[in-house]
Amino acid sequence: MTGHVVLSDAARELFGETLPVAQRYAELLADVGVTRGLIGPREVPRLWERHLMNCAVVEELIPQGADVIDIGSGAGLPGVVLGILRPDLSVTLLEPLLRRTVFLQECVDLLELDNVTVVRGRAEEVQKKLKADFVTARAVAPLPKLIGWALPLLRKGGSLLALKGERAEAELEAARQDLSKQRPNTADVIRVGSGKVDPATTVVRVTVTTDLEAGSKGAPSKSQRAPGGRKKRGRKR
Ligand SMILES: C[S@@+](CC[C@H](N)C(=O)[O-])C[C@H]1O[C@@H](n2cnc3c(N)ncnc32)[C@H](O)[C@@H]1O
Repeated sequence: MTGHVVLSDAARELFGETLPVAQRYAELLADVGVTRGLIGPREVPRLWERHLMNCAVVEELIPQGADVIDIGSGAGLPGVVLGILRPDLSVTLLEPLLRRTVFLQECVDLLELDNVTVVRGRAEEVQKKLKADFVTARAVAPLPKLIGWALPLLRKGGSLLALKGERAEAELEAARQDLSKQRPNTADVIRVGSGKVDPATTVVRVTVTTDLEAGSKGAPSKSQRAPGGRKKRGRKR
């Protein structure tokens, strides 16, 4: 459990009134998240700094009311954190592995995240069914592969936000050729959360500048939701 963790002022400030929900999520990660092998036991002491806060600061790149698809959510990073912190967002957690979608759905239910939907699937297989303003991904795939998965999921003006390490600039340069074969786009590397997390979170942002193909739609259908998945409603507090 994370009961012994003394939270930093930065964590309190970052999560504000959503802190109790974030604390409950951290407890779930440290408890069943570890026993079910979704997160390593060595991550428990650094859950806040390295995982929750590192993901939370990405919210400053996402405007009010946006739809977000989190590719390869795993145990919910960054998707669950964004859903907790930003009830205005509509977040879809996209994850192929059943064991993980079961855990994600339990988190959504226990934390009462009515703005978060769990979808079991692979990014490359949902391109005709899901569309969003933002796609997030952390520790999922090398940039060229991620670009190929994410860009077809984005509406015009939407962005892939790929949380990357210190080599982000080099990764982006190496992926320029792959980017040139995709829908027209602009790409840059930005660091977010300076003064809140150390080091700041490095994000490769790729923004598409053309329209969607015809026939795509926003929200997942009922059949795409994980077992027990609920429709979006106003967030209960
Ligand atoms: C290393 S984990 C990272 C999980 C989480 N994003 C994090 O930062 O802790 C990678 C996740 O990507 C998922 N994944 C792998 N291939 C995928 C695909 N094609 N589409 C969607 N998710 C995928 C895996 O099942 C796994 O849960």
